[in-house]
Amino acid sequence: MLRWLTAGESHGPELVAILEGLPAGVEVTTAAIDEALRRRRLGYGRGARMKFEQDQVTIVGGIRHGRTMGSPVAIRIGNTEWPKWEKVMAADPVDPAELEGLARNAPRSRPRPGHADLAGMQKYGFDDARQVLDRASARETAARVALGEVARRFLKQALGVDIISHVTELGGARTPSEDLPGPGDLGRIDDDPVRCFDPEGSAAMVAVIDKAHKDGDTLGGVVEVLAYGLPPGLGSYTHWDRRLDSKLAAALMGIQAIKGVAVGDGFETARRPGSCAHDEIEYTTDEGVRRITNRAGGIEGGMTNGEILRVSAAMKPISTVPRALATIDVKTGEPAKAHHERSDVCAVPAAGIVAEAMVALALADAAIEKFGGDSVEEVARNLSGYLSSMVIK
Ligand SMILES: Cc1cc2nc3c(=O)[nH]c(=O)nc-3n(C[C@H](O)[C@H](O)[C@H](O)COP(=O)(O)O)c2cc1C
Ligand SMILES: C=C(O[C@@H]1CC(C(=O)O)=C[C@@H](OP(=O)(O)O)[C@H]1O)C(=O)O
Repeated sequence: MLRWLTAGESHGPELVAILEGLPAGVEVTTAAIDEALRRRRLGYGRGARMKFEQDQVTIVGGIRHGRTMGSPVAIRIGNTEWPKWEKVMAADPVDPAELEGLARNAPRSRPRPGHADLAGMQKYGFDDARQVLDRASARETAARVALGEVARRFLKQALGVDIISHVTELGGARTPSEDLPGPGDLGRIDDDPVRCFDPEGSAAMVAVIDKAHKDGDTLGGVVEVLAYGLPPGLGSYTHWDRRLDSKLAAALMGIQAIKGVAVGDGFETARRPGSCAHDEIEYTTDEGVRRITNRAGGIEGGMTNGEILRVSAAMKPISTVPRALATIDVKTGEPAKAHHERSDVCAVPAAGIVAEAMVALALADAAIEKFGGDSVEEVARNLSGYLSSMVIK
């Protein structure tokens, strides 16, 4: 079993991430995690904070001389903005005189519709949304991307799996093309301002972001994650919580602002007759057993079926809308405009990187469950034994 945990606030000193249960021998360095975090900061439409804040990575456990040791991997990601927040977010009590007049410390009493502010204040009994938003914030996704990079490397080194993502829809603008990008296209996708594989779709997406920015509005969209090279048989139909589709859906829905997950063609499949909804099976001497189409997105019966894994996540528009939405001031109960200082217009391209990380963690867990093994070599050996002993292949 692979377990992962994150801690830390958006404006705290650092985020902390732990990954437990990973085999020994996965090659991973601070530079590799830095690069993964750099990718998460990409994307046209992100706010000012992405420009001035840096992620400071320190690996504090589980890796020696560039290889995992089988012990828990622990990673710290320092917030370079911490000096500005040292008093406001201090763990220990602060003399009230030192907080006096600090604008950052002013209680946030005008909760933003769509953010965690109001429900969080009600649930935990806070009168200041700062206590909620600092943890609800998607700053936390930096910690998941760091762990996801370790999981991704395990999948590549032990199973030869590649995971990529791309933006298929943004603010209603869609990619006109049905072509799937392959692992070799990731550099090109990352170089695109909105991480769209199709230049025409990308131009339309950039235009809707520009318009939303001008209108004081925000946008959502859809990202697709693809995993290449998975063997059949990860996950199981035998019980609901062993199904891989259920685990992938939970992993993706657990990302801030994700409101829908589709496996393969998802809701579109529900609109088709059965004769056009499934993937017919054939045998070729070159490839063995295969599906003629991949509408199921590589999962049948909660198990991988050997085709490309294809899952999508739909992100709602950012809730900190510059043209602020109606709310109340919880101090008085009077109508007010929701709090707004700065925010992303759109973070769909970044959400794709987070989605890759969550898919990598869920798949690494499923692979460890299926193949066991305490080292990368042992997992690879177990995989090879499984593949060579399969009766139908
Ligand atoms: C990468 C990323 C960046 C985000 N940036 C912002 C932001 O700048 N402002 C904002 O209000 N919400 C942002 N969000 C969304 C909020 O974190 C999210 O809406 C909030 O935590 C409430 O959770 P919910 O939308 O799942 O209900 C972002 C989400 C992601 C995944
Ligand atoms: C800091 C990150 O994203 C933040 C996610 C976020 C939110 O409400 O989710 C709100 C914004 O923070 P702030 O309100 O301080 O400007 C984003 O910048 C990050 O992704 O590293």
